[in-house]
Amino acid sequence: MAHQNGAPTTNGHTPPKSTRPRRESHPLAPPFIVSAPGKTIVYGEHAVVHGKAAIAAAISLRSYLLCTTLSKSKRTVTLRFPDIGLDHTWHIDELPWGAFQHPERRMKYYDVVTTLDEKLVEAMGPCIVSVSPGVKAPERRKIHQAAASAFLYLFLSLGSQNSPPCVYALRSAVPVGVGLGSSASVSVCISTALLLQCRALSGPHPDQMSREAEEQLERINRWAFVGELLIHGNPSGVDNTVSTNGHAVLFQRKDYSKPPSVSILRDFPELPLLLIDTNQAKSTAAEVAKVGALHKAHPGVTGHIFAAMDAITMSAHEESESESESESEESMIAHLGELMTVNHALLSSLGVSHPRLERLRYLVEEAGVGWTKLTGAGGGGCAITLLKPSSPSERSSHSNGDVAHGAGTSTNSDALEKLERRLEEEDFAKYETTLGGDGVGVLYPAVIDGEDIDQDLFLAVEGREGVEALMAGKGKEGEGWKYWRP
Ligand SMILES: Nc1ncnc2c1ncn2[C@@H]1O[C@H](COP(=O)(O)OP(=O)(O)OP(=O)(O)O)[C@@H](O)[C@H]1O
Ligand SMILES: C[C@@](O)(CCO)CC(=O)[O-]
Repeated sequence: MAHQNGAPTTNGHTPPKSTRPRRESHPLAPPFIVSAPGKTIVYGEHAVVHGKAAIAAAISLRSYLLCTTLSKSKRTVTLRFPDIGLDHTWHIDELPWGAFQHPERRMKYYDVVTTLDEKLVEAMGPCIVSVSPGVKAPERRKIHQAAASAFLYLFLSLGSQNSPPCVYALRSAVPVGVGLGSSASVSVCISTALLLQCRALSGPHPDQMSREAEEQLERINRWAFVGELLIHGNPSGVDNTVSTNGHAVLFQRKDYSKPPSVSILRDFPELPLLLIDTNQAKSTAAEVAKVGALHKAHPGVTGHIFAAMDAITMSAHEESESESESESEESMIAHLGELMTVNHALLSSLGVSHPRLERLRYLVEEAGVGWTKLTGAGGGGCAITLLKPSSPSERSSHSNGDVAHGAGTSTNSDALEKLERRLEEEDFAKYETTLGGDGVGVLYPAVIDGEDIDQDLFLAVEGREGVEALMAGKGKEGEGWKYWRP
């Protein structure tokens, strides 16, 4: 990898002592791809914004960012984000470098940035207002501008006027804005790509020391949080943390000026989950703001609700870590399921449920197949259903009946099939995914099964399934992809 042996350096700053001296980069780096997973919050959304603990797990649906460096003479940087219909080019020399490079504001790649500099946001305003002038619908414009802002703030913070002209093309298998962390996976991809391009990361390579791999992930995660600040307004950081690290995480940020406390849960049980989309659009920023306003108006009441959610997360954590021989998998799942039911009720009391989510809960309840809660910001979006293990007799009569992934028990498959038909009739969508897995990954150069993945090929494949199929390749699954694995 071209950057791998080079030293991190950016913005003309002297790197800290621990970094190595800079070497000349390859004149025209080959195209490369960065990918990062979406997530599901299993317990504790919203409470986590207010300093309580949450558990989130990566899902197998991922975003992919193809970076194609252009020759120096081009002087442009382009975003091609077809999932949201965004295609925009800025001229590098017309970007507000003066503001971002001002000695009082200039950021270094190793800085811990926990808030946005309003002056810098203002300085890039004209470059954002000019994005998608033809798009009239304000909601669509917001989506475009959020993604463009996240990119541009990081590009201007980490790069310089000498940054390589480049086309950044993004395709994602994570549905946009349904609570599955699409913004976090995009922010992690952008952060990683820009840090790689300014040579502020080492690796990933298979024999990398654990501590060093951890440091790279930490750096990526910090800048991904900045991207989330631009998209969300007031993120806790749990989404970008699980997208960066993969697996599952127990996350808590008590003090926003300090790094959060994060435990990576590598052995989090592979729960048999259904992931259902209400097909009801929502905005994370709006739902978070709504809970914030309720908390301001009734701090005593909401404080107790957040504390109860914290207790739920910690009880689930203890249960999932328990090594008790006497406890069966059935009773562990029942314990975790009951906690989901209570967690949902508390979220509903904060005003972030939606009639479609309640309808879904009713249908699952009626089918008697499991426990359901909203996941992510709520107000629509997705819910997770933890499936009840079937009785031993049901299991033997439906030995091939597993619908969900993970633990080896299967729910009554007739009831499940009936439920799935009903959900389809009522316009709910189901996503096939598994929990856990790797965090951010890099394919450098962008070659799969001996074939160069150029922009035309990358942008031409159809839909989320097409992207996943292209990225997995035909050969050994995931061949060529490298991950930081502490
Ligand atoms: N495939 C994509 N291409 C470009 N931008 C995207 C893509 N997916 C998400 N985004 C950006 O992220 C925003 C969606 O973020 P939002 O937080 O509302 O939803 P989410 O991350 O899916 O849900 P949650 O935060 O509840 O998990 C979009 O408005 C867009 O700016
Ligand atoms: C609603 C929320 O808790 C989760 C969104 O996925 C917001 C956040 O933690 O940033």
